[in-house]
Amino acid sequence: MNKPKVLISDKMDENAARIFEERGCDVDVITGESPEELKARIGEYDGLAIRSSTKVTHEILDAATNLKVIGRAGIGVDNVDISHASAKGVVVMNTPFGNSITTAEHAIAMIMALARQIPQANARTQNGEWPKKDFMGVEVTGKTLGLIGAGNIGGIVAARAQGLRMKVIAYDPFLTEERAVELGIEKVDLDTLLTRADFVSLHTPLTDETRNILSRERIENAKSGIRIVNCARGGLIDEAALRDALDSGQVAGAALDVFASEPATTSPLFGAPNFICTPHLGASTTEAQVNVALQVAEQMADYLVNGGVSNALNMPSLSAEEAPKLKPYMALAEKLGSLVGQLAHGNLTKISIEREGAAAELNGKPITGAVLAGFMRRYSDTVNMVNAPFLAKERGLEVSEIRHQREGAFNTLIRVSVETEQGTRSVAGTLFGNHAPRLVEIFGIGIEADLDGQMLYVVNDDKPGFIGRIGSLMGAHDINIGTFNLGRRDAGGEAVLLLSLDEEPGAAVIAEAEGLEGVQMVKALSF
Ligand SMILES: NC(=O)c1ccc[n+]([C@@H]2O[C@H](COP(=O)([O-])OP(=O)(O)OC[C@H]3O[C@@H](n4cnc5c(N)ncnc54)[C@H](O)[C@@H]3O)[C@@H](O)[C@H]2O)c1
Ligand SMILES: O=C(O)[C@H](O)COP(=O)(O)O
Repeated sequence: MNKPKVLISDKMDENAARIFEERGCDVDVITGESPEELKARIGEYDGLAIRSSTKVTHEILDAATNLKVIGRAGIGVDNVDISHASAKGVVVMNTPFGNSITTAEHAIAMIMALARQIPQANARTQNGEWPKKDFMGVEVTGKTLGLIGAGNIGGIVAARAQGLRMKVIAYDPFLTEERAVELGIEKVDLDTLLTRADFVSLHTPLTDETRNILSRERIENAKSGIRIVNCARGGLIDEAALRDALDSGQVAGAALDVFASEPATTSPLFGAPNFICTPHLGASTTEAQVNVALQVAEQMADYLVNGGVSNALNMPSLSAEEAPKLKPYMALAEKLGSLVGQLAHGNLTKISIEREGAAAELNGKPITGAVLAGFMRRYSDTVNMVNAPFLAKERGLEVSEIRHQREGAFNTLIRVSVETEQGTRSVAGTLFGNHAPRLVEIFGIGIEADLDGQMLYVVNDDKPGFIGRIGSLMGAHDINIGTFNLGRRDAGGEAVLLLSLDEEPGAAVIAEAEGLEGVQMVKALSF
């Protein structure tokens, strides 16, 4: 088997390349390329490891014909078109905690630098001015810090600020009262926060709700002399309005690590005496970069080599320990989904996935994903476990998952049912020896078959002589039969036949089979 190939396209700690190699991937480190260069190259790779510089756009994803996973060595993924990645079946993962402490420390450093104007004083002192009388700072002790966003980084900033004896309040619609109590912070609405805070620090992602959250109006109505820190994302603040407020003194100082447009080589804020900034350095410490590089490489290699999924934003988690155990179940689930998708007619709007026995004890999400991947192949041949749930949703397919505690005739079983115009149609399968997927029921008829390669499904009257007739037909067309599996509803009633064939039966063979005495239907299947 070829080794998975990974491209590291942003500057990353060298541990990332080492881990990829140790875990069985080939890795290229090519940073600083233009979007055109990346587009020309990306088709070769199974994995793409990035930070915030590489923009993984719709166009790049369309060119990424082999790509299976994008790993963000860091937190923010606003530089990745996640919805298109999902549609293309590419997993997007990040490292949600590796640089949180570092970034929180940067926010605290910004607060202190603002309070004492350290960068400005430093620049003028080194300029030989000794400007002692020009710098009068403020203490942070006893001041109120307002956090906009109190997740991982906001929570760490809160604890550090409390150590500096600041009072911390927060606006975060998703912050529970319990978590606020745990953090020792007061939960308030945004207007209250802006009228009470002496310092504001932003720690939200950039979303439709948070874009411009510090708008001109909010900045104008905030407490006079407020100081603003943004180490989260550019785009959270109206930069032109902030400049006006810095000039008027409404805002006493602002410290930005991130800008609406990066790299920010120009900005309306540049040159304001009470403005300081850093070039998106929030995560730039040795410790954080080692953390995120190691973590992203481990996660991506786990996925590419073993199928383990962690910290994915568009797929349920599957630990590296679970992955080998789930692998045969996912193979079974995909085959059952594919079988039902190939056999059921019409517009199908409901699918249910039942697990019983040992299968009921497993992580069900990957199994559902695999059933949907198999099933959705009736609509698209580029479907996989990542995009199948999205495509299913897009088509309005209602998916239900049922776990049965009971154990039936098989110690582990997955059943997939769809609602058709003719009623519910279901197929079920088990694992033989805990690893070999085997079909055990088709539309209510017990049968035992491997679902593999080219197959022929025949529904016929259970009458003597039929097996000979179908065997002769295949022989006449020089098609070798690999396996021959039979089942029937009851003696003399409806019977099913599943043949595995060494080659695909063409339309003429199917038509002839349909013409055989006693045949109700014939369908070529492929797995
Ligand atoms: N400057 C840097 O180098 C750097 C480094 C790391 C992270 N970041 C950025 O920092 C931000 C926060 O990271 P995190 O790890 O704390 O993320 P997180 O997901 O743990 O926390 C984000 C918080 O924002 C809250 N939130 C969401 N929508 C909100 C809204 N409309 N109003 C108020 N709060 C809202 C969420 O409830 C959550 O608690 C991210 O944007 C991340 O990309 C920047
Ligand atoms: O979201 C993040 O993790 C930070 O913005 C860090 O970005 P960087 O990896 O480009 O420094």
